[in-house]
Amino acid sequence: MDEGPVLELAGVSKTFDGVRVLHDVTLAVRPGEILGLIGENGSGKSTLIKILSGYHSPDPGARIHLDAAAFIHQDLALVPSMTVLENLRIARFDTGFGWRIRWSAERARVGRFLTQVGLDAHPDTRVGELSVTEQALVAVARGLADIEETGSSHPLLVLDEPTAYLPHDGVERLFGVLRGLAADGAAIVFVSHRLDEVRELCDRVAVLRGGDLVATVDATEDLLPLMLGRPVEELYPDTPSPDGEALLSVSNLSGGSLADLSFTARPGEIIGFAGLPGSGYDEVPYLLTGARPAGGGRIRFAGTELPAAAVRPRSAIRLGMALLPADRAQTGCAPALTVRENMTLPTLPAFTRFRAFVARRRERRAALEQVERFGISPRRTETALRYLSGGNQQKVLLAKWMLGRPKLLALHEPTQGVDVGAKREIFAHLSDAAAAGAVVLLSTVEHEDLAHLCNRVHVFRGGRCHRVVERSDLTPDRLAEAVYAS
Ligand SMILES: Nc1ncnc2c1ncn2[C@@H]1O[C@H](COP(=O)(O)OP(=O)(O)OP(=O)(O)O)[C@@H](O)[C@H]1O
Repeated sequence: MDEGPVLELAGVSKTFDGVRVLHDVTLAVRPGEILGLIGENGSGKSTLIKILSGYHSPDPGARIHLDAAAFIHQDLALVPSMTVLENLRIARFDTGFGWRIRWSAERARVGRFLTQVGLDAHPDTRVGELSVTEQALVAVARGLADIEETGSSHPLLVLDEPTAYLPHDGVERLFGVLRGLAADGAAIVFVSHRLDEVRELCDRVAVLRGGDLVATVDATEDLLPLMLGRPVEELYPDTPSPDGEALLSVSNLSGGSLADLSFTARPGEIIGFAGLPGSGYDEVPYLLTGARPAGGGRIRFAGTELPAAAVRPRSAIRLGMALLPADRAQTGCAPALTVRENMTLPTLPAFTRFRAFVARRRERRAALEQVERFGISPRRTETALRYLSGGNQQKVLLAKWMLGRPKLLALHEPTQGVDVGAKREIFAHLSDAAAAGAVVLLSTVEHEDLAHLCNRVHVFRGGRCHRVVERSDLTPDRLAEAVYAS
């Protein structure tokens, strides 16, 4: 058996509009190897992967040897309304005599891939009925099926932040499957901002910094300083001390998977919401700001009381509420607009003269100040948002809401896809907003972040808040225990 590298890159560079974002990357991955790919936001990880997948062409002079690869992105790109079989075999059904699809052969083939990823699901099950972990495994199975189609005996699987939406046991299950595939000879590239996971799963780690591959090291090395290229600073700010009367009172809020939630929040409080997928913890930011219709309940906010069902996104903004959704691509931003336009969208009236003309210079100055404050790269306001890396887009969206000095910030996975440096900046901004008297509501699966940032955390199960963990008891382990204990 040929044990040469499954993937070999030499001299891979990429220039966008005269700006070089990848410089002369040389890298090899052998069969059976799990390689981590890490780097700060904008360091070039996605660009490199898009070159491998053929989406971008590299600058002239690059050499790329790659047999057959499957790419599994964070959003998995599955069709939930279709069956597992259809998702795996769409457009390549085996047809027998007379172009009839040979269903039994198809089911047997799909069953083989499901077994390979340890998934005990019937090929006719709709993907939408599976858990998020099972869906991730279906995506891996589809990758294997696609590779087999090419006849390649050396599969390469590239996974780009695949664990973002997975619960803890789901991550373990996925890692078990990946280790098994590597033991059978697959090569795996694992891209993630979660360095603990990279350390746990990978053999070697390639580190990108500013488009340069600065190191390829054993996963046991100290990865963070290598990635940052500067000393590591404390990630979490001090938790602010709340003060005064309640700014927000929520009674019997329900909607989506959430039922009957009541709580109050004082100015300066950072309140966390945690739970397993479907438990309702992630409904709160959307229901409170009218992004999803509430089924019932009342909200009192900054002296205004109204039924939760009456809140609309526009009225929420007027009241001083801001929502940072997790689904940045679909709902959070306008990718074709510039950084400046995205940033000043909710506060545009503040930049208009005579209610008609936009005071461009003032608008530009405000946008540039935010670009500097949030350390957004590139430090330009006139670039279309879609050309920024994922983490930098997230910083633009937070900067946009902070421009309006909201009294309530409702956030869902605000640091998803964000590197540790940017995470630190985002946390500092949240803490500043709280110190200035805002209420910050944070729904996330990142227990470590919740434990360090919040005054208290509401833990959900089956749509209801079943426990509130107060600051004095808040540790990542206690939270995990409250979330996972049955
Ligand atoms: N199509 C494009 N046109 C212009 N610039 C681009 C384009 N795609 C990416 N860039 C720039 O290339 C650089 C690298 O971006 P890339 O998305 O590869 O970073 P990344 O390491 O994946 O970051 P993140 O962790 O935030 O996803 C960034 O400065 C980005 O703005």
